[in-house]
Amino acid sequence: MFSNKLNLDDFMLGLAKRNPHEPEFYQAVYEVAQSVIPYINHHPEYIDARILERMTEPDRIISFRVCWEDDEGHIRVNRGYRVQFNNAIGPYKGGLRFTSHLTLDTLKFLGFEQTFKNSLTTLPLGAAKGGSDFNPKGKSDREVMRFCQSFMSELHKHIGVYTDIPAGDIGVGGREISYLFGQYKRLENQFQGVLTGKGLEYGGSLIRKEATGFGTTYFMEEILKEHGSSLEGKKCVISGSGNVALYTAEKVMQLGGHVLAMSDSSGTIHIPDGISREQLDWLIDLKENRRGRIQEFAEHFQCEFLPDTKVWGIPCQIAFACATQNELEKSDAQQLIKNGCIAVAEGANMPSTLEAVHLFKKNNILFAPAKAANAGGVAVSGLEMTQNSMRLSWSMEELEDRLKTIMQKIHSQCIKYGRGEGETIDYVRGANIAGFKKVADAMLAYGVV
Ligand SMILES: NC(=O)C1=CN([C@@H]2O[C@H](COP(=O)(O)OP(=O)(O)OC[C@H]3O[C@@H](n4cnc5c(N)ncnc54)[C@H](OP(=O)(O)O)[C@@H]3O)[C@@H](O)[C@H]2O)C=CC1
Ligand SMILES: O=C(O)CCC(=O)C(=O)O
Repeated sequence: MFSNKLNLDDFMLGLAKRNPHEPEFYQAVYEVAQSVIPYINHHPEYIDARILERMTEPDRIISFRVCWEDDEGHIRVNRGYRVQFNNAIGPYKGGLRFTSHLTLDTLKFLGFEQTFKNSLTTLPLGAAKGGSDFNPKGKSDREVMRFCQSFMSELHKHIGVYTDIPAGDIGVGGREISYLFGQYKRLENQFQGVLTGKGLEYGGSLIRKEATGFGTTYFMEEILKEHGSSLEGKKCVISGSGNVALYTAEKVMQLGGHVLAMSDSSGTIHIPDGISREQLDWLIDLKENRRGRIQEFAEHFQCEFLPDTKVWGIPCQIAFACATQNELEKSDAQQLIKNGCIAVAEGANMPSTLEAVHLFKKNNILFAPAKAANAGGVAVSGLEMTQNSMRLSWSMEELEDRLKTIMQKIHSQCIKYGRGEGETIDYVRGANIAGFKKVADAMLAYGVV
């Protein structure tokens, strides 16, 4: 019909015009567009149906006021969001983020990334992301409860087991999911698996908490295996000390790696011989229950604490970026490469800047992009949904097996679409094209909707 080839610069210019002042969304789309446009240009059906234009426009953006009362009796006002990005291959699915200064830009980039990630899991999951500029840090449990109840009082109108199933993300862990689920149940008078990451007593799944970090590590192990190596004996650094980072550390250690450094937003701890199991348990308790700062670890175990410093300067062979977006910049990448790092995995969403990714590629660093490497979390959320529908709970072994198999399948898809000339594998291109194809084909099948 029309079939004019897509041009990356023109496409991005149009995107920037439609979405002004949204640098993170622009960055996420650019990374995908540079991989998929050459592929799309060999498939005129995608061009004619304007699939990429449609995939970069969220289905719906919901924004609402969240009013709650703090412990001093003052009224507080926050803003809540849900960006329902794409439901071509399943109900909307993705986390909620509670952090100060949360913007729609961030949520659009996360929802867009989720579209490709959820497609890669092989499960029927659409994509969404949401959250609020409410920061649970420093708030009492009762304040967090009142906020979550107010947030859900609006959100419940827009979600449902066949519509949209939120989960946790930065600032939203087991405590927040429990308050949100309790309020949904009260408002709807229905016990449904409408959130994932629930407590085990009320519909949660074993290993959901560990899934993102475990999955990221399995994915790295697959990459290393493909290149004749393994994690055994490798020196690793992991940014962050939240949900993803802690369970990345656990699995790295189980697979024989040494975790030399971890961090939070105030600085880095350096343990030259590697964190021990006892130290990791202490850190998990500090972060999950006592909600403390990582500096307390250094004080307790008498190790080095580097204030306001990232982990990337500690010499390592493998780096796991598990904290937040754009935390690994060009200068960090240069430092990693100079110190002999051979592989980088993104446990967080878009933690590396475009310049950093470019440097990794140029220097033949094995690079595992977020949408493939951290898909284990949402995959086990998908398995939680399956268990809820069946009114059954699978065992730890069964779930770990399924998670490992999913990560292996994602790896195979990356190879299928990412193999270049010779034996090189571009995992970014592979993940983007494989994730794109399934969603695009479903959209084509629906016609113009
Ligand atoms: N939870 C999940 O299942 C999944 C999460 N992700 C992604 O993984 C990343 C981490 O999420 P999660 O572990 O759940 O979140 P958490 O809130 O549990 O932990 C976040 C960690 O990152 C640190 N951090 C946050 N901002 C910064 C910053 N600007 N500089 C340095 N460190 C920072 C936090 O430190 P501090 O406490 O000091 O702020 C904390 O240690 C996010 O990108 C998220 O979207 C991806 C897939 C699934
Ligand atoms: O488990 C989920 O639904 C979402 C996990 C998530 O937010 C992510 O993959 O970034």
